[in-house]
Amino acid sequence: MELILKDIEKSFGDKQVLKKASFTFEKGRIYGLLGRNGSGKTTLFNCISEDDKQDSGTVELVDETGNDIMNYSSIGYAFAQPVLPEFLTGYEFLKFYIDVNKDNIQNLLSIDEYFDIIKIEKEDRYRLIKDYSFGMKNKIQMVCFLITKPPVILLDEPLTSFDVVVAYEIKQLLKKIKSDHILIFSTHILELATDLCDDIVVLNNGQLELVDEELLKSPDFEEKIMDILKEDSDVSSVS
Ligand SMILES: Nc1ncnc2c1ncn2[C@@H]1O[C@H](COP(=O)(O)OP(=O)(O)OP(=O)(O)O)[C@@H](O)[C@H]1O
Repeated sequence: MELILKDIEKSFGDKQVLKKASFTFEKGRIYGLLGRNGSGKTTLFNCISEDDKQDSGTVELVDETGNDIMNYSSIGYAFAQPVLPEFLTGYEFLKFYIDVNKDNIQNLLSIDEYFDIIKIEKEDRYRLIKDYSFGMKNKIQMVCFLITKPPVILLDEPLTSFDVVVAYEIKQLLKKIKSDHILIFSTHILELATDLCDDIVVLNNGQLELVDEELLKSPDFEEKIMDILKEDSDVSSVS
């Protein structure tokens, strides 16, 4: 399975954010998407998830036989700011989520088993989501992917709100599920990208570029990435 982006263009007014961005993401790999503030990472995710429509270019999800298998449930998108019904308890929300997606779930576990996986304590499961910490809300977003298992998972700066223990747990979880998914996450934390990802893709001047594997291993990797990102003339005045 591959997610194939071809010549994606997106502008807001006269600001051209994506300029024929093309890339092929493969199943079984975790991709770290690096780019400066305002380089267009969220815009790219919105085009992939169809939350926003690109001006031109195509997004295809193709299976092993080359058929486009993209449908409404292909993309799971975890927002940097979790969007959840705050008036429900965590337990009620998961029950609701399972209910509305029941035709699309394989190997369903019990709600408590899902809570166990994301390590939300028993007493917190029946509290209102509005009283959850930011990290707990993020965990609830993550568990939705474990339930419906969308083939493509987009994570917009996912681990920044987690404490070190939770970040470690979520990293292990992502590694465990990666063989069945295409995982792409945007981050500003270089260490996280190198630690967790199989590939690093840079969004620079509106285009996507794979960072050479040799460069990832090189001792002056950090410095070289900085050089690449500093070249982004579109955002150099932003950050
Ligand atoms: N709905 C919109 N209307 C107008 N401009 C927008 C809109 N959405 C994004 N932009 C502009 O597009 C550019 C890219 O924004 P985007 O949020 O995609 O960047 P980003 O790489 O995710 O940034 P950050 O790392 O700061 O989260 C920015 O200049 C932003 O102001």
